[in-house]
Amino acid sequence: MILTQLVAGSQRRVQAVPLAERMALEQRARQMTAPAPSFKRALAQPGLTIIGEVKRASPSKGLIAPDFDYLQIAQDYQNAKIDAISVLTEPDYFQGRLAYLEAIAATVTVPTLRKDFIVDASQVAAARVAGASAVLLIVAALDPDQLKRLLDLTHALQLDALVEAHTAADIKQAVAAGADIIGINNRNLQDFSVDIATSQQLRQQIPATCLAVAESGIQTPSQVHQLATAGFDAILVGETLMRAPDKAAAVAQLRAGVVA
Ligand SMILES: O=P(O)(O)OC[C@@H](O)[C@@H](O)c1c[nH]c2ccccc12
Repeated sequence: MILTQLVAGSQRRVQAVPLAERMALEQRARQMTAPAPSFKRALAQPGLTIIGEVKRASPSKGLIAPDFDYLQIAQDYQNAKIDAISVLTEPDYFQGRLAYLEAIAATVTVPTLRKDFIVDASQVAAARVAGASAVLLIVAALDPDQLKRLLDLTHALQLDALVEAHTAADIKQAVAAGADIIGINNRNLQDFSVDIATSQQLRQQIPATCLAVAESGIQTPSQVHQLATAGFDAILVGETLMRAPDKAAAVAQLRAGVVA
């Protein structure tokens, strides 16, 4: 399964860095006092909020943006009044880089999310040092202990975590670990098929104390309308916005779905 490969790649990259260096990075992150802009507060604003994603390629779609001016894209998202920006940092399948996130966080004022397959404390620390406001933690990629430890570290470093679930059992595990922002990924990790109904079906499993985010495959105003009606606080949109030549028009079109 693809997730297994992605997690293995992440583990390899982590192990390639000497332990002393990883510990030093965590130390550095712990010493940072100035908080990054709040991801959670940005998502909690009234109405359905939008996270735009900066993604060059993906395992299911291949190369999405051959002409990948990531700083311009992030700036366009911000000008389009997007609420937060997700930046892929996984290098092998998504052609991401931590350096993209670092440059984007230094350029925009909206909060940023590190989108990667996080399996180790040093990856959370690196996100903090790079200026991110939040990290993605995928329930299916972690055992319950790991999830709890990484989530605790995330909060200790003054970061938020978007905890990604695919099933009702994942949501239970996320809540048990202390998650306060839960994302439901509409993309099936075994076969890459996307079904927006996944979000709608699982929405009620997320407790009212958590923010709920619908992720993947969101293209049309009518889908946005369905997700807003289902009670989501935010949506995460990648490909649709990456392929749109006019980001402001594309964001406005999605927003039109909220009230439609
Ligand atoms: O491009 P889309 O279909 O709008 O999807 C965005 C985002 O949800 C997707 O990139 C994603 C969701 N969960 C992930 C985990 C890792 C990497 C990527 C993802």
